[in-house]
Amino acid sequence: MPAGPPPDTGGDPLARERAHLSVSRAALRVMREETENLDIRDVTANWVNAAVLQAQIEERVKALADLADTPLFFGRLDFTRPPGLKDAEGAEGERFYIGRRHVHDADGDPLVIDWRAPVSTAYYQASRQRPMDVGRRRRFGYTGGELTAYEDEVLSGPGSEQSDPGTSKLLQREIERPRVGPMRDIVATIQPEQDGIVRSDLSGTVCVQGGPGTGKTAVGLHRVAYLLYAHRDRLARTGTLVIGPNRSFLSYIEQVLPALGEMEVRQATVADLVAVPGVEVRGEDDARAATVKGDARMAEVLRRALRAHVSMPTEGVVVVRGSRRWRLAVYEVEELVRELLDRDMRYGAAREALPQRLAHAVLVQMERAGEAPDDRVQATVARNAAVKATVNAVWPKVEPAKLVLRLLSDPEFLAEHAEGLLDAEEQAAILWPKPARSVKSAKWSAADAVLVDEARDLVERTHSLGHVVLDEAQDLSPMQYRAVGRRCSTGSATVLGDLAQGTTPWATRTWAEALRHLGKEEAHIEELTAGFRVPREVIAYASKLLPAIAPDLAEVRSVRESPGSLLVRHVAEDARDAAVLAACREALGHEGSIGLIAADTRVPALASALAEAGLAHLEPGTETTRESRLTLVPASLAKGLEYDYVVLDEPAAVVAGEADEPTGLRRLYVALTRAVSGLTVLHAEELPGALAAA
Ligand SMILES: Nc1ncnc2c1ncn2[C@@H]1O[C@H](COP(=O)(O)OP(=O)(O)OP(=O)(O)O)[C@@H](O)[C@H]1O
Repeated sequence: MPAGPPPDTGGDPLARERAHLSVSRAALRVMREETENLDIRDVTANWVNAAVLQAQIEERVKALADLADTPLFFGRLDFTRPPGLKDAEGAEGERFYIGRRHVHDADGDPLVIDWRAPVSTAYYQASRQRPMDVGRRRRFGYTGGELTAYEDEVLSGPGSEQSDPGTSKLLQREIERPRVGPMRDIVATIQPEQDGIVRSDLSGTVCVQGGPGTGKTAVGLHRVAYLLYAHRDRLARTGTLVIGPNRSFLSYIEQVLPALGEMEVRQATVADLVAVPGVEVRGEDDARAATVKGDARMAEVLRRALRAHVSMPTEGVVVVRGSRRWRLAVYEVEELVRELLDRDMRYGAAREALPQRLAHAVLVQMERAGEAPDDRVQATVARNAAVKATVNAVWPKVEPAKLVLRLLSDPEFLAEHAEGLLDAEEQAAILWPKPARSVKSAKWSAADAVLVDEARDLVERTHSLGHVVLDEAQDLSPMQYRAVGRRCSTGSATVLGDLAQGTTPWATRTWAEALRHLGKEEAHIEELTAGFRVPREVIAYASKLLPAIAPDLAEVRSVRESPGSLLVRHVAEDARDAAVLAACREALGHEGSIGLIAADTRVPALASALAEAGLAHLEPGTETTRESRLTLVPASLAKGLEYDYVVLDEPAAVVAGEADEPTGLRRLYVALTRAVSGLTVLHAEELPGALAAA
């Protein structure tokens, strides 16, 4: 059975597409009802299985919901010949509707194909140069859940020469659709260069360099959804994780995966990952201390400090059993300790192995003496008090947080283990001004918590997940990359970032170096060059900063012309706040979200000014609604976010808010690239860097 309606031989194509939509919706309803009515008593009498099954069924019922405002399908492929059966999800037809999920009719024939199915690849990848057996590609446009438009591209056969793809109007409309609420998915319009990354294989790590608004975040999230589809069982076992820079960003992206039917993906910041009870982050480092603490050399300092706890025995072991005494000489114990030290084992695992090794050596003596001890005897000897005492003396238990506490509190201990790694100035920079008395009372900083995580991993191997997506990666320190890397040591990663947007003193300089710290040197690096968010005029303005902040990077190629989208105005200092309010009011005259971005230090004053003017505002991380559309964004939290209209307050203050000028200019570059439809820059001071040149 062909999957869709008969070929277009006349009549109103839109009406026929709508008919297919109704049929598909009805079929989805039936699928849902069938799932709801599944009587699991027929399947299992075991209550544990029943509970698990019931939960799975409920998940499936949820997944089969027909959401009124999410189109069931968004595209159609007409193949010139049936694609290989293997790829066709069992369909023999030549026409496929592509949507968010698979829908089939009563006979099991597909009405809508999941966007992640192999046959859907052509929807995203086929071009006139490489038609992939596609004659026509149709994209659908919806207005409020109604199918209202379509756009055709003839990729092969008659008419293909005249068909000029250009920038799809539907794509343009989709990008410019006013933003309310959290980030939305892009399944309907994933572009070929993005799709290549989304569908790349689970086994390899991909690193994506892309300028502002090139879709890195979107691509990372769609890749997770794709991998979960293609490797569902494996990833259900091993787990997936999305890492973002802060809570506001995570709340902004949190709806994308559930909207794609994926409810089980954990989202966290690096700070969340390394958090442990008892090590409460209450302190802050200055830039110098944080930089040294984040340096990869710290891993070696920790390793040395930990191994220094192992000492060679000064006496042998005497095990008394009944009337007999068994002795291990000092040199025998030493040999066993050295053997464990030479092996690539975690400290804790080696500590657990040592009593067994000692017991085994005792057993060998027993056998030599004609006894026939079994495994139980070995276990008993391993628990013997003398053996335990030896283990505690030569391989003592180490608490990771205490180890770090000592390094940061005790100059001599630090000097001993940092020798040849950190110079005196670096050591002085990381020592706490006031030594801490206990783990509980110490004022741990974010960088300290990462050190504790490293120490923990040296003691006990960190659990690795199947796949990790790391967004805004350019801001991570080498030690943070290591923390992320051990969480995917046996899995793979998608690393997303933009070297021009690095705003930490330790920001990544090259991806090769970052990947080395992550432990994924073999990763391939991809580049996204087309910009979807920022209109051409605005990106050209922001890109004036590139020679100063990232000379090797090219300007993003915006897919959208939007004349009049940029307004830069000089105002007198005493008129600045009033001008900001006026710009916000004007922006509120448009549909969609508005971000007022300002230096962190300017935020309190602007918050009061907004309140006095009766303009309600939100904080980043709070969802915009049709009623509440204005967010006051401290520049330090703007990364990764976007608004239909942005008002940028005093660029010079944004730059001055950072430790040095290059970092300040990068922060400004981030702030300048958040707008989808319009950017208004208001300044009383001189514009920073290359923006000053007219
Ligand atoms: N193929 C696409 N179709 C429609 N919209 C897209 C597409 N790719 C990206 N976008 C939209 O462009 C905007 C920017 O995407 P995204 O936030 O993923 O970019 P980014 O590269 O992570 O940006 P930044 O570097 O600023 O964090 C989002 O609104 C996203 O939905």
